[in-house]
Amino acid sequence: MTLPLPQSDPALVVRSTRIQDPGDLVSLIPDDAEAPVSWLRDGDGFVGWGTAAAIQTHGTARFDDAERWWSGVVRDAVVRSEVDLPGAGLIAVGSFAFAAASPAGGVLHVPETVVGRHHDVCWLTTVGTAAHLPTTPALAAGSGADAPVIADVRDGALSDNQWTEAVGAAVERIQSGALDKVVMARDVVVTSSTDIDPRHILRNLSGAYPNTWTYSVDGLIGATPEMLVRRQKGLVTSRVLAGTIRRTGDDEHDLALAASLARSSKDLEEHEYAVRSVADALSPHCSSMNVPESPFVLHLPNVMHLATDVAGVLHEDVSSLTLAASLHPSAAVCGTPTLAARDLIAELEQMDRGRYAGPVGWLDATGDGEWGIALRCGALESPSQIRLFAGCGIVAGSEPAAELSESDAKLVPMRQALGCGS
Ligand SMILES: C=C(O[C@H]1C=CC=C(C(=O)O)[C@@H]1O)C(=O)O
Repeated sequence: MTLPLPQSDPALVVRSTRIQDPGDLVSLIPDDAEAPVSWLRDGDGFVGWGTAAAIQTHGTARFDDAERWWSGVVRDAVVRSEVDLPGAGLIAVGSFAFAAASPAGGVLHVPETVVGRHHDVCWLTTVGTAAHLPTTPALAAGSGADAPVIADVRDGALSDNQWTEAVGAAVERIQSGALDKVVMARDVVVTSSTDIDPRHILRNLSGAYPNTWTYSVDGLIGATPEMLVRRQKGLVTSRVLAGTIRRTGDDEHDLALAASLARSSKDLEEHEYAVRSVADALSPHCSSMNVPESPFVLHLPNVMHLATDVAGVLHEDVSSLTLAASLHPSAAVCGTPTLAARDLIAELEQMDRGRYAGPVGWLDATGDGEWGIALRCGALESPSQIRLFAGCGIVAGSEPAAELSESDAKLVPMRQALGCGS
């Protein structure tokens, strides 16, 4: 049975206008901004704040319910946009829990104000209702966000030793033939004696990791190098990552490491499962696809990854959010086979991943949008406490101690952004 679309009462009135380049976007988020959001890469993207409309969803229906709500919002909205660029006009920003059972569920959020940039074109979007027409805010660089004063950094669900043992148990399970790959994650809790200002983290992440997507949605803040799915005018692309090596800071040595990563059978195996899971999930929606035969090495300041850019031509009108839902969870964050890996994660990790490793991103009124995988991130649990997450793909040849060190390397962006070590 198809239920009628929910009323998006009252209908939204949306206006996007071209503006002069306002400079650094993160600085524009006001000091007292309610619900700040961001999606930035190499200076492009957008920031936003205020809530024009929002929905919280739960359980296995978390994607479908959000999609249905969004269809209603789009159907009723009155949109006037002088800018036809990704992120302009009516958009919703969202993030979704890794596991259906997580209380974190999903959220889609339409900011009241969005300031965006695409190459050299900048715009301002304001969203209101017929009763409260959008007003044009004065855009000004704020007073700047203070760094948190870190008081404590402690293990989350498992200590380093316990997590290493859990990885060992996962390797045994894989060697017994129960599954091929599982991604094991851990958490670290950082407490500050002052409030943690998301703008401080965003500024540090976007400055230090320009070729990642720096995001902030509903208290989930991070910089992901992995694009689960981008849909733009009938084309879909996905950047699949799996297989990692820590950088040393010595360029010559790092180049040698990159070459060894590209030849490592353990990492290539880990990568192949992830590419296959994405290609298999995308192919029913595409009339043609390009899946490169071998990965390239993506260089980030902290680590290098095996990476494959998958592309396809859509043959049906499915939104970027529906595509993200059908790709989730890819073997870059879950494993192969998916169900066996998901059960092993629930058994061994002993934590709720929340929205870590779930889709995070945005979509517009046409369904185009970008959904990354929420990696290299933290979830604000209170104004002064944030839980960081990192995980590693485990295959038969994985060594638990090396995986612990790899997970430490993946925590570096957030730890450095918070000012609590490397
Ligand atoms: C699960 C994470 O990374 C994934 C993405 C890239 C490389 C990965 C790896 O080599 O294990 C992971 O699959 C994480 O950063 O928490």
